[in-house]
Order: sequence, then structure tokens, then C-alpha cells
Amino acid sequence: MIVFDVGNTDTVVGFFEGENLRHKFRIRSLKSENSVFFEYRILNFMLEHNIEKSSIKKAVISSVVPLLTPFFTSFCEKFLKLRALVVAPSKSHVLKINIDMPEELGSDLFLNALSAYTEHKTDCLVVDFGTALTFTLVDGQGVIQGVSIVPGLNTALKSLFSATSLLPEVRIEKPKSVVGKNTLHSIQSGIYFGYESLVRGLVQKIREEFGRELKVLATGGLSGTITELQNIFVDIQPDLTLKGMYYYGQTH
Ligand SMILES: Nc1ncnc2c1ncn2[C@@H]1O[C@H](COP(=O)(O)OP(=O)(O)O)[C@@H](O)[C@H]1O
Ligand SMILES: CC(C)(COP(=O)(O)O)[C@@H](O)C(=O)NCCC(=O)O
Ligand SMILES: [K+]
Repeated sequence: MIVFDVGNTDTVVGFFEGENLRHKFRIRSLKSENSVFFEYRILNFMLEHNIEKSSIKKAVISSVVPLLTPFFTSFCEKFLKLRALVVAPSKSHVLKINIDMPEELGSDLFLNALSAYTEHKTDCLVVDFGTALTFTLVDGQGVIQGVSIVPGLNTALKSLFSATSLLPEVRIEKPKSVVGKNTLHSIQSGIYFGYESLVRGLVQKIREEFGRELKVLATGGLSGTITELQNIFVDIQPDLTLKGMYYYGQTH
């Protein structure tokens, strides 16, 4: 099975053999590119890793960037002779979606919930550190109860850089102290410790509102960045969304 997780920053392509994720790689989700850019990257990766086209029997696509979706559906048709399954949360019979407009829910958030529910069958909160930082609540009955969305760490950093004249773009790193003595450390402190507090605080508030204990899972490209947060997560699973696509492919 081949899976495509088209996110706002990166598209992650994964190859499953049975339930095992054998290979994965990232392509920038560049809206300025054409289909050849994506085709070339994927075919090249397959060639380098000896992945035979004929060994791929199923394709699943999750996309939160509608403009890019056709590149991946047509890749599957053109090169793999497969009609890809495009994840549609509101049509799922595995999870129920208790939000105002189920068709509005991002498919990546749905897949995170699907993975959490399939693997834990208990009340879970999935924190995804991507372009957006998202908190998705799925209960032990398989009902998605809602989401909180914040700008992701890099997104906040980039918007600070682009909205100001004097502030530089910096790398997200833990600075020596919370109170910075130079512009670099001041920004690093605000992002690093600020987001630590934000995640802790929001998780606590969601727990209080939900009224029961929750398993908190982390995923997304930046899930390991703030090491101080590790103790609030039961598990950091970088491949949670990809595994969700595998479960989706098995059940839809
Ligand atoms: N292997 C990696 N390890 C750590 N961080 C990564 C890795 N790959 C990408 N990132 C960072 O994670 C962010 C993208 O996270 P991701 O979850 O892929 O977001 P999205 O789904 O919104 O595209 C980017 O800022 C990128 O630099
Ligand atoms: C919240 C998101 C922007 C997260 O995207 P990502 O950070 O994974 O690129 C995406 O899931 C999305 O566009 N969702 C639609 C709105 C919603 O889920 O309510
Ligand atoms: K994502």
C-alpha cells in the first residue's frame, strides 16, 4: 500500500508492507510546482529503494491542500494503474464526528483520531505539531468530539518575522534562560517556553472540560522539538497519520 499525507508544509509518502511502514519520505507541498515535480520525486525514491510498481496494490491519499490532491490521484492512475482512495472523514463508518459540519474536518486530524482509537480504544487527545498545532479529541466510543487549532511553531515564528522589520528568522532551539539577553534568545524563549506552556495549559483545559482522564499522544514533524513536553505524552508517534491511512485502507 502506498499512502500520501499531503500537509500544508510537507507531503509525506509512505510504503506499507502489510501493517509495517517500510519506507517514507517528504516532499515540500509546493503549490507552485507541477505534476512532473512530484512524479519525478516519487518515482526516483521508488527506484532508489527497489520498490516495484507491481507490488503496490492499494493507494490512499489524505490531503488538506486541495490544489495538490489531483497530482497524487493522477500519479496513482498513471504510474500504478490504481484508483486511489481519498480520505473523506464525513463518509466514514468507523468513527463518528460530533462537530457542527463534519465535512469541514481536516482528513489528517481524522486519521490521527482513527489511529488513536484503533490502537487505544479509550479517550484520547492527539496533539499534532505541523503547520498548525492541533488538538483532536476522540473518545473511547470512537466519536471525534472536537478540535483546537493554534498556529504551529514554525508558522508563528515565520509570521513574527514577516510582520516585523527588526526581528530575524531564527531556528527553534531551547535558549539558556527564559528571559533573553539578545533578540535571538528572546524569540527562541518566547517560542520554545511559550509553546511548552501553551500545550500544557490547553491539554489541562481540555481535560477539565472533558471531565475524564485522557491519553495524550503526539505526532507531526515538530513533535519532538520541545523536550520538556515529553512527560505529558503517553507516546510520541511521528507516523500516527500514516498509520491512520493504513487503517483507513483496511476498513474503507
Ligand atoms: N524528519 C523530521 N524531523 C523533524 N522535523 C521535521 C522533519 N521533517 C519535517 N520536519 C519539520 O516539521 C514541520 C512540518 O511538519 P508536518 O507535520 O509535516 O507539517 P504539515 O503536515 O503541516 O505539512 C516543518 O517545519 C519541518 O521542517
Ligand atoms: C488544521 C489543519 C490546517 C492542519 O493542517 P497541517 O498542519 O497538518 O498542514 C488541517 O487539518 C485543515 O485544514 N483542517 C480543516 C479545518 C478543520 O479541521 O476544522
Ligand atoms: K499533518
